[in-house]
Amino acid sequence: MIEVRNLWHIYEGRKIALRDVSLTIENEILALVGPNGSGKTTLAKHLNGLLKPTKGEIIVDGINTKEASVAELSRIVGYVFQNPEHMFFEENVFKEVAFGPKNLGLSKEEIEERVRWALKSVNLEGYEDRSPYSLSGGEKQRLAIACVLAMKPKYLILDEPTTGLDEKSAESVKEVIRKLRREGHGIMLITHDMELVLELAERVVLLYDGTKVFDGSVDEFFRLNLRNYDLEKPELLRISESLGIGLVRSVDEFVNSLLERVRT
Ligand SMILES: Nc1ncnc2c1ncn2[C@@H]1O[C@H](COP(=O)(O)OP(=O)(O)OP(=O)(O)O)[C@@H](O)[C@H]1O
Repeated sequence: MIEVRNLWHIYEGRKIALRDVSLTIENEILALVGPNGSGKTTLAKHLNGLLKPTKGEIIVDGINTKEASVAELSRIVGYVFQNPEHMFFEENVFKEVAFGPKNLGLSKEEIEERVRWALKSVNLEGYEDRSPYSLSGGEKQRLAIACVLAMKPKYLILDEPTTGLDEKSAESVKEVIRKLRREGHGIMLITHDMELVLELAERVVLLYDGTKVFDGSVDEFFRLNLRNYDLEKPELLRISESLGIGLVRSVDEFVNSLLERVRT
């Protein structure tokens, strides 16, 4: 479990980015949402020690982030940044994924095993010799996830994992996220995309101006007046609500609910 206890973060220049935020993250898909500048990235960077609290503390599986290095913490909490292609620098996919495990000082066999396993987890088997830059948007995102997975972290932070991807690529990334969740990872999705929240999240934390203003189920979240927080409800939900159908997570669910209504 990751525990964030009464976290304050004040940047130099005195910008208060987080005000007394507390939350816990377990093995679940937690969506961290909020408008631009609300503090999402600042909060996420605390979870693997990239930032240290001005006040308060973060306990990651019993370890206080103040007392651990980023290298130690990133074995527990992997961070996949937005626009991951900026992070690639190796000539092929195999080497890209092997970079992290190599730095851990693992044996050649172990490195190879981890690379094969990580690529299999994100459905990129057979891509070992490809240049990272030759991959499609969705494949690049999955490669970035593989690079982080190769460190075998228990928790994953995914920053806008589907932004800028076409539907098919976004679906392949979502599929990987669902699979990782089934395998027992705790996942924090940082996103502006309310459709993604509707489809994937199990819980939602909403930040507004550095304050946690909501922490609860997806159902409760979408009952908030999101416009108050500069967010918009997904279209699917707006339509289903106007027809008096409750929360639906996908077009399939929507159609099934409609058919059920027609039948009864
Ligand atoms: N290095 C920094 N120095 C000073 N202020 C910063 C720094 N990084 C972020 N901030 C400020 O802290 C606040 C929170 O920023 P943060 O990046 O955490 O928000 P965010 O919710 O992730 O935004 P976005 O959705 O635009 O990525 C903003 O007002 C931002 O300008």
